[in-house]
Amino acid sequence: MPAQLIDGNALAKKVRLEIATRTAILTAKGVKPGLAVLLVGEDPASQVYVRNKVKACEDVGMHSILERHPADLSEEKLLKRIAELNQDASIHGILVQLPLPKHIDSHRVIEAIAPEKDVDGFHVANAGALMIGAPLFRPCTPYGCMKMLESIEYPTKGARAVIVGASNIVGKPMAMLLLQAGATVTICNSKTKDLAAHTKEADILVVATGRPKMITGNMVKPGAIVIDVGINRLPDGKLCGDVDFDEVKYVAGAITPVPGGVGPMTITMLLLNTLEAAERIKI
Ligand SMILES: Nc1nc(=O)c2c([nH]1)NC[C@@H]1CN(c3ccc(C(=O)N[C@@H](CCC(=O)O)C(=O)O)cc3)C=[N+]21
Repeated sequence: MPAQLIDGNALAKKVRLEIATRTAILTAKGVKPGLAVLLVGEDPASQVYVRNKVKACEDVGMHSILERHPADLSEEKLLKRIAELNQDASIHGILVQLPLPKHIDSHRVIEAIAPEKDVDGFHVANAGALMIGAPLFRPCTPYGCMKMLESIEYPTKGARAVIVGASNIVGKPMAMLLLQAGATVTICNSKTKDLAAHTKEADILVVATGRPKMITGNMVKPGAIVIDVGINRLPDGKLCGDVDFDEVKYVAGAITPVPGGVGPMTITMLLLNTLEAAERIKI
């Protein structure tokens, strides 16, 4: 395979070792980093993700609590629980698994999390801080993508970066991080005309659309770095990304796989954000 494979599992393992060391040091000083994960409803994929997050905490020596609430939990009760966790000194990070059931206003819920415990980085205060170049928490998925670029020592300054997908949780914060790293950034969305004309210009191509295998080999500049944020389950049960890996691997200079790419790094950056939240506590 000509393209270099950016192995998310291997990089995650390396970063988690550093996190485990810092966690042990902080714990010895009397602050054990703690993450609360709140899940509302029984979505099977979400069940798997939240279990993975809590297990990842245990593996690096952090405290974690996983709360499963029934799908019909009222918004009021959820807000009340968040208010309690905001006051809980053993909890430094609060993650409410998205998506939430339709009767709950997820914007209101995210805004109820204390910004200094918002380890997802989704609160408007944190989105704003990121936008002015003074982030408190970088959203985990874009942060993980930046770590992957760093791992191959890719020179982002002056590079042309194209992001496909303009969501608040991936595309927009990704653009801010790349901009801050000196890249020239284009954000494409579902209305973009002649998408391939944009993607073919990219030195760094980040794809987060939720459309399986939509980026084909002829849409990629030879030698480009391709980061695939998509995690799609195919009818046969297999996972695939938003990039047609089997084609693009012959065009790209480096590429992330799915699974084993951005996903494990997302969880790792959640751990790092939780650790940093705990390290900010004055002792
Ligand atoms: N408040 C909130 N924060 C999130 O960060 C958040 C969320 N809600 N809702 C759902 C999405 C999804 N997400 C994933 C993270 C890691 C993998 C991951 O590690 N995936 C493995 C494969 C796992 C499998 O086999 O299913 C991989 O790509 O190798 C997947 C998905 C975080 N999310």
